Amino acid sequence: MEREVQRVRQAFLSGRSRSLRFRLQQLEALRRMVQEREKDILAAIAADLCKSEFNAYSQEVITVLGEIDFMLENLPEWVTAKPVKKNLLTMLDEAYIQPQPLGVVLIIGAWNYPFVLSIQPLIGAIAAGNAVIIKPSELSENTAKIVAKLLPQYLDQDLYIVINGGVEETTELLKQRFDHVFYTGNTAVGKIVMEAAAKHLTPVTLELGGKSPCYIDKDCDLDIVCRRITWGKYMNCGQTCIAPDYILCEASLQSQIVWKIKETVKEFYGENIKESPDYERIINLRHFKRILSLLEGQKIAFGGETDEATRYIAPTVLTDVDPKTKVMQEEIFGPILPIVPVKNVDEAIDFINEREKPLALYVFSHNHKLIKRMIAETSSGGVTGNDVIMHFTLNSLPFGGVGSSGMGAYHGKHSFDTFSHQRPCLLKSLKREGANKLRYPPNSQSKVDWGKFFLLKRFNKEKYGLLLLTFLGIVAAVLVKAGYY
Ligand SMILES: NC(=O)c1ccc[n+]([C@@H]2O[C@H](COP(=O)([O-])OP(=O)(O)OC[C@H]3O[C@@H](n4cnc5c(N)ncnc54)[C@H](O)[C@@H]3O)[C@@H](O)[C@H]2O)c1
Ligand SMILES: CCCCCCC=O
Repeated sequence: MEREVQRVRQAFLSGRSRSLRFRLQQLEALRRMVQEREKDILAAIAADLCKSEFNAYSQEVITVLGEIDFMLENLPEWVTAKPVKKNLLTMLDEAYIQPQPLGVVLIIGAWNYPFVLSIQPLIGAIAAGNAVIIKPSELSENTAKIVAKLLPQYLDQDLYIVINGGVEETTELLKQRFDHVFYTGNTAVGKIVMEAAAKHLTPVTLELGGKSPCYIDKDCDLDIVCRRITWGKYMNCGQTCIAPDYILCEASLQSQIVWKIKETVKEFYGENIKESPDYERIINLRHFKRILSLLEGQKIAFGGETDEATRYIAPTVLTDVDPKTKVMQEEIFGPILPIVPVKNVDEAIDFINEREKPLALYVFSHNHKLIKRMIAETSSGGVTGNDVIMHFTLNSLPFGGVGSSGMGAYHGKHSFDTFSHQRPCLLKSLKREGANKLRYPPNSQSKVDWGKFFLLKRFNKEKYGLLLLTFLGIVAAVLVKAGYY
């Protein structure tokens, strides 16, 4: 492992990942890989999650292609140094921010969207000029294998490598020194990753999970609300980090919501859900059993059918759920939707604030003020009002968690920033030493006063009076002439 990381570091130190031309070439090669090997990629995702090609394409491949296009279009502008404002002391100098690569980045992917969750961060890391080691999730082993097979056929083989393996290999990998670790997965492992990174003072981005609430106000169109929730909840069989985890609403709405979600499930997946190409399966037996255990003692309003042999769990809704029960204590990450009745929006806000900060928050209402209030009085990684999931798809929005749902963010320019160091640069001349004398010892009250003037734009009127005003006038005239104002 150590040798592998060393090899990647040597490649980074060669400097070839840094030029804009090289980054664009690699991103174009990655796009070619996705386009030319689309069938292999879709087949691998299908084998891991029992997902149709249409679903795999629209949930994973489109996002990757969109992200690459966005980078190719904007990278030339992002990599250029950005001049910054100057003060009186530096007005004749050059001051700018130069984004630079961090070095060797470790990306640890998760299994639930196994392609996009490894490749989208890779795109950001390449765009920012880094070398990358990807560790895909071992639970989605087909996608892990295809990524390891295809990447070296299209990308620089020393700068971007894939290491496959489970906990043992990841643990070994995490002992190495990286310049950034980007982890997607559960919160418990997030702590392990952060602890390992801390030993080298390596910064981390943690894309974690949590219980994302969904508040439904009584002032809304329940047909539309339930269709949108059904789509976001049962997509990928509930195994989506930002799936609505549970519903909060007034008790009187419960039966209508149940009925409308039931009807929508029929509309989406047909009478025989097991036969629907659009309905996925649970990733493995451990997760299947974990999800089943969440049903114990619950009132199942509809759904609840399971088949262990195929790891099938039907779209399920639970009503009158007691917040103290197990289903409300952990992230569900499966097709079970509890409804927890609350008296009103105040109680919903308290309910959310009494718990860990979620990755996403959803609120449905015709009342725009109520939506804004929810946003103002709660905290979550991201929010979509009157819909679910969709904030993930807009790459001008940073995607990430807060508190126990994660730290840092990515997508689009936010990925570029995550994998870059914003290096502040101030270039002075070796001339004009006169002005510098002000900061050299021995110090004095008059030097402090000049310091105040230059840096705080404050001056002692009584003491310097006319002299200072005259000087200010001259400085202002020079600045205007030099085009600074
Ligand atoms: N915020 C996001 O973008 C996002 C996306 C997907 C999933 N998630 C969250 O991830 C969770 C589901 O994923 P998961 O954790 O089951 O995925 P997982 O089991 O695939 O684990 C994620 C990664 O962690 C590694 N790993 C597991 N145990 C480890 C250990 N002990 N030490 C070091 N590395 C270890 C795995 O090899 C894998 O690469 C959910 O909580 C979900 O909400 C978040
Ligand atoms: C539409 C794709 C959603 C991907 C969400 C990633 C987290 O699980």
